[in-house]
Amino acid sequence: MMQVAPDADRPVFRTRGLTKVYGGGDMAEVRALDGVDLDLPEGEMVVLLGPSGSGKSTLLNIIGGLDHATSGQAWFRDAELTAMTDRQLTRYRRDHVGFVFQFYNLVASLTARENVALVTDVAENPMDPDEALGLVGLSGRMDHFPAQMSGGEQQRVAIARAIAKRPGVLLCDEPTGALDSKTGTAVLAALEEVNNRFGTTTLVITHNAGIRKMAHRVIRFHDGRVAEIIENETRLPASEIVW
Ligand SMILES: Nc1ncnc2c1ncn2[C@@H]1O[C@H](COP(=O)(O)OP(=O)(O)OP(=O)(O)O)[C@@H](O)[C@H]1O
Repeated sequence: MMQVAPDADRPVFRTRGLTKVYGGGDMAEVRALDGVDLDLPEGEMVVLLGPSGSGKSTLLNIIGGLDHATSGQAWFRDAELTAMTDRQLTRYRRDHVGFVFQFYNLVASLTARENVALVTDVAENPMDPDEALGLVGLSGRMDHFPAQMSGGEQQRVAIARAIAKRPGVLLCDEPTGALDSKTGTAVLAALEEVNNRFGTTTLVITHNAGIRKMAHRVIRFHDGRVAEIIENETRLPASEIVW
């Protein structure tokens, strides 16, 4: 299988002084992000670690076009996200971003295939839902309803749905947060497969520190700042990750 190598010279995301402040006035001010400078190369698997409240989700939401910064700048490739209107951000999300959250948000009355088709029906150059489900190892579950699947299988349907529109980036907030190590491994294998096959830049927020071993790059947050960045010289395959 051909793998797409990360391209260190072309950041997919770049932030400068990115800051998000909540509250103020009568409320206590929270600096959820406090001047974050980051360059994330195209094609990498990136793991974001850090204590609860350190700003991981806030960063993901801003670079995913779900939230606005208070100050500073963020770019997706050449496009400045922090200069976009809500309408432009909606379009950016639709065209370029796949999201995976801790809870799968599948439609209970639709089969796995139909859940994925909800997205492929409106995307510009989508995969066939069967292909997307095959990539996450669910060829045998396409006609199952969410209630007939395990948590790990439901999360893999959510990943198939996120990747079926062939997004440039896949942003995952605690994708294994509700899963045990065994079912979580299959979810990680699905993310690894997508990253290897398509070179889709993949950001994974997690509290499971073992997951760091499958990353190209590990970013540790503390108090709204980047505390540490580690580039892994060797990576473990998803099948060997345990927590
Ligand atoms: N809508 C909001 N209003 C006020 N404060 C908020 C809001 N969203 C987040 N915060 C605060 O911003 C800080 C950063 O939150 P964030 O969710 O980014 O952290 P996190 O690292 O993702 O945490 P966790 O690991 O618990 O998900 C926290 O102190 C949080 O309480």
